[in-house]
Amino acid sequence: MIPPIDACHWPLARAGEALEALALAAGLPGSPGTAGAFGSSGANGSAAANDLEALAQSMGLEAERLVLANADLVATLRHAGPTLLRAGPAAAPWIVAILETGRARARVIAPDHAIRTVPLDALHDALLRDTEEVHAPRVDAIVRRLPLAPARQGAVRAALLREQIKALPRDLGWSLRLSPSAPFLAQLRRAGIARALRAMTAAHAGSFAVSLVAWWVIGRGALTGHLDRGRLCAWALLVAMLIPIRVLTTWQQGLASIGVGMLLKQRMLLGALKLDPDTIRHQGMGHLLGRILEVDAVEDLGFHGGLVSVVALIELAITVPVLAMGPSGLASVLLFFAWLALAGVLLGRFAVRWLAWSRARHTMTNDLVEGMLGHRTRIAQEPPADWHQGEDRALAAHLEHLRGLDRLGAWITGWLPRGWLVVGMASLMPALGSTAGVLPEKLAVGLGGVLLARAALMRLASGLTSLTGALSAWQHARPLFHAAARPEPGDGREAERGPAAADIVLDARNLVFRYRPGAPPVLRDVTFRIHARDRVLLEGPSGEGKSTLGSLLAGLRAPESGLLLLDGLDRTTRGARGWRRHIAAAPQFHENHVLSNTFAFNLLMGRDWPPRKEDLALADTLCRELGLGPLLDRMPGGLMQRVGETGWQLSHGERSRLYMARALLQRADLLILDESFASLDPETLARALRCVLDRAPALVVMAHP
Ligand SMILES: Nc1ncnc2c1ncn2[C@@H]1O[C@H](COP(=O)(O)OP(=O)(O)OP(=O)(O)O)[C@@H](O)[C@H]1O
Repeated sequence: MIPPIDACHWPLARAGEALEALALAAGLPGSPGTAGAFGSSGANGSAAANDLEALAQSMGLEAERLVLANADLVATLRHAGPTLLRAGPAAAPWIVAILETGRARARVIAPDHAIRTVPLDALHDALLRDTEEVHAPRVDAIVRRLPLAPARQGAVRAALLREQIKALPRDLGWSLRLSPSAPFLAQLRRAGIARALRAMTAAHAGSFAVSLVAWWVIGRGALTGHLDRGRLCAWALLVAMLIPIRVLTTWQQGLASIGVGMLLKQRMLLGALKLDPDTIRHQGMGHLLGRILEVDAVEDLGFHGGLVSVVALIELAITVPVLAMGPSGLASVLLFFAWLALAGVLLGRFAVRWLAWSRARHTMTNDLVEGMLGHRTRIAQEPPADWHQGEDRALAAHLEHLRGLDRLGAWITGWLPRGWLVVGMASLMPALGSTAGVLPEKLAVGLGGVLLARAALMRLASGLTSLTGALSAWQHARPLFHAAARPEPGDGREAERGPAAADIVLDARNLVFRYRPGAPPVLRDVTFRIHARDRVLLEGPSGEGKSTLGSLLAGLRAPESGLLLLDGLDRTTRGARGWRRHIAAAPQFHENHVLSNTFAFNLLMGRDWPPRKEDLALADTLCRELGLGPLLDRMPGGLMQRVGETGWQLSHGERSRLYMARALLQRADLLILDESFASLDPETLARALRCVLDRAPALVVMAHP
C-alpha cells in the first residue's frame, strides 16, 4: 500500500535525525548520535540550514544547497540521489528524505526510519502546495472572471497556478554526497570504481586465457597435421568469444578511467584551495602551477601505467608455466627471471633520471612564471639585453636531461623485449639439437612461451615507464592531494555567541605573531577591543605590521600566542567559514585582485551567483555612493561589463573603490580596509569615506600618518 505523503514528512527540528537516517540508508559515512546537536541555532530558517550543512560536514559529507526555480523541481526529483528537500508553511516547515528516485516513484525515509515508496507526482504536488496556496487567491480571482464551464475551472486554475510560480526561485534543500576530503579509497568505493577495476582485470585475464586456448587449438592442429574442420570451428568460436570480452574490458576501463579522473581532479582542486597562501608564496607561484599541471600526468600516466602493468602481470603469471612446459623447462624460466632483473635495474636508472628531469622542469616553470608575473616591470626597468639571460643554459640542461631519458626509455621499451627474443630462442637451441628428439607440441609450447614472454615484457616496460612518470608527477602533486584532507579550523559549524559583552565584536589580548619560528615577532602583545559601530584608524610607519594584524583579524593567519575572540569565540571554535562570514577585508593592492569577469561578479563574490535583483540594485547604489556612477554609465555593459586583465582596465582609484564595495557587500560585522583610500583624490576620498562610514557596521582602516 502506498503511504500518504504527509506520513513521510520530518519536522524541520528533526532534520539532523533525517540526515543521519538518510546517510545510513545510502551507505554514506555518519556518526550516530551527532544529530542531537542539530538545531542549536533554533532549528529554523537559515540558522537550521547552517546547522544542517555543518552537521553534514562533521559527518564527512557535503550538503550542496539546491537553489532552483520551481519549474526545475520535476527534473531534480527525477534524478535525486540522497537528497533532503524542504517545504511547508513558514510556521511549520518540514523535510522529506529521498533515498533515490526512479521514473515514477521515489524511495523516501519516513520519520519512523522505515523506507517507503511514494509516487513522484504526489511528492512534487506536496512540495509545491504551500507556495501555490500563497498565490491561490490571485489566481482564483482571475479564474472567477473567466467564462469557463465549471468542469474546466479546476484544470485552468491548476495550470495558471503552475505558470505563476514556475519561475520563482526556491531554496529546495540539499543534495548529499561524500565530501571530496573523505579518504580517497572510500570515494573510489562509493563511485563503484573498485567494482569496475575488478571487472576489468577479470575480463583482461579471461581474454588472455581465451586467446591462449585458441592459439593452442590451432597450433596443436597445425603441428600434428590434424587441422580439420572441427578444430577450425573451435578456433573461430574462441576468437568470436573474444569480441564481447574485449568490449566489456574497454567499457569497464572507460568507466574506471573517467571515474578515477573525476575524483582525482575534484580532490586536487579542493587541495589547491586549502593550501596555505604563505606556503604558496614561499615556494613560488610557478611551483604551484607545476604541481597543478602534474595532476594530469598522475591521472593519465598513473591510470595507463597501472592498467598496463596489471595486464602485464597477468600475462607474466600465465607465461611462466608455459615457458616451464617448453623443451628447456626450468632453464628458460630462470633465464626469463634474469631478464626481468635486468629490466628492473634499467627501470631504476630510468626513475632516477626522470626525477632529475622533472625537478629541472619545475624550476624552469617557476622561473618562467616569475618572469611573466613581472614582465611589465622588466620591460620598463631592465635593459633588453638582460631579458633572456640564462634561458639558453637552462634549455640546454633540460635537453640534455631529456636526451638521456629518451635513450634509456628506448632501451627499456625497444631493446629489452627484442633482446629477450634472441636469448629466449637461443635457449631452445639445445633442445632442437638434442638427439633424443623433441615432440613438436613441446617445441611449439616453448616457442609460444618465448613469444608470450616477449609480449609481456613489452607491456611491462611500457606500463612501468608510465608508472615511473606518474610516480614522479605524484611527488609534486602529493601536497595538493593531502591538503584536501586537512580539516578547516573548527568544523564549519557556526557556533552561537560566546560570553562576550553584547557590543564587543572583536577582542584581542596579547597577540604575538612572527613569520618564521625564531624570527623577531612582527606583532608583540597587541591588545585591543572593537565594539559594534566603532570606527578605528590604525596608523603607523611602513613595515610596522598593520597589514599583518589585518590578516590576523580577517582569519587569514593565526596568531602564535594570545587570544583573539570574535563575539566571544576564537577561530577554532567558531570555524573558518563562520569567522570569514563575520569579517570582511579589502587587503592591499598586491593581495587583492580583479577577476576577469563582469563588474557585478567582482562586486558580488560574497553573495549567491547568478545574482538576485535586489543584490544587483544594492551593488549599483553602493558603487554610485562611492563615486563609481560615471564609470558605470561610461562602460557599455554597465554592471555587466567585463573587467580584469582581459576586459576593461580599471584605474587604480576605480579598483580601490571596487574592493571597498566588494567588502561592504559581504554583510559582515566588521570591515577591514587596508590602505584603500591611498589612491583617491581628496574629493573622491571624502565621498568614499562618507559612504563607508555610513554603511560599515564596525570599521578598521589602515593608513599611513
Ligand atoms: N612572508 C613574510 N616573511 C617574513 N617577513 C614578512 C613576510 N611578510 C611580511 N613580512 C614583514 O613583516 C613586516 C610587517 O609587514 P606589514 O605588511 O604587516 O607592514 P605594514 O605596516 O602593513 O606596512 P605598509 O604600511 O608598508 O603596508 C615587514 O617588515 C615585512 O617585511
